[in-house]
Amino acid sequence: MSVLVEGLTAGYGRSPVLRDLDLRVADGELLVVAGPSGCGKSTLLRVIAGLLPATSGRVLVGGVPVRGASRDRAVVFQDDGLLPWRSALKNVELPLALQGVSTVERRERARGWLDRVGLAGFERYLPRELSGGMRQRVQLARALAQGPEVVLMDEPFGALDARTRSAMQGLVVEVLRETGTTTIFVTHDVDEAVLLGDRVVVLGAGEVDVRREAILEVLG
Ligand SMILES: Nc1ncnc2c1ncn2[C@@H]1O[C@H](COP(=O)(O)OP(=O)(O)OP(=O)(O)O)[C@@H](O)[C@H]1O
Repeated sequence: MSVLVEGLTAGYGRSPVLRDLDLRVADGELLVVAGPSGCGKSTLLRVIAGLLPATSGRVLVGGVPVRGASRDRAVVFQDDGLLPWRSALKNVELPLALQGVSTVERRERARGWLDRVGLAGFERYLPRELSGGMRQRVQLARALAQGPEVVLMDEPFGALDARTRSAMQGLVVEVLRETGTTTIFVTHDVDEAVLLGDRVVVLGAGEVDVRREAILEVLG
């Protein structure tokens, strides 16, 4: 599904964080949003997720205005947000249960996604028994198991070591491309932005095509 942001102004108090922002993400595209700390990257994701209302302007997902959170948009945050008392499998199953998917089907889907992210055999582990990278993989499996049209990722690998991070980046590109999911990925890591993005938008500095070397100038 495409994501269209039109004249978006949003923030928390009287002075907006985002002002009159326009952005278009094509169906199946992986757009990276970069920019310095505090420029509003997370705020943008929250509005698209439907967790924060726009002050003015609008966001259309698949042509339909966003009015709140919805299962067609899954969010993956840096802090993993898993429920500590539920096993990996039960964490992945939870949104499916909330959707009313039958026990048998949701178990099968959750197992399939855990397998897909390389966690076969860890279904019964609790989050605290898993490494940071593994917890992020559970979170990714949970997001994708819902079959979202759009995945919103907010510095999901920020807390991981370089090797785990690089493995996760490979996994994300592979899985998201394969499923044709539209993805908006927030990072302030230049390498990550160039590696992952079909396009990179630098908030506050306009849009840059990653195939042009200009990206490094703008971000550096
Ligand atoms: N819940 C909140 N209440 C009030 N102000 C907030 C809230 N969340 C963020 N802000 C403010 O909004 C501005 C943008 O924050 P946001 O988290 O969107 O930036 P960011 O680009 O994602 O930064 P970072 O790269 O550091 O995560 C900041 O000045 C921040 O202090």
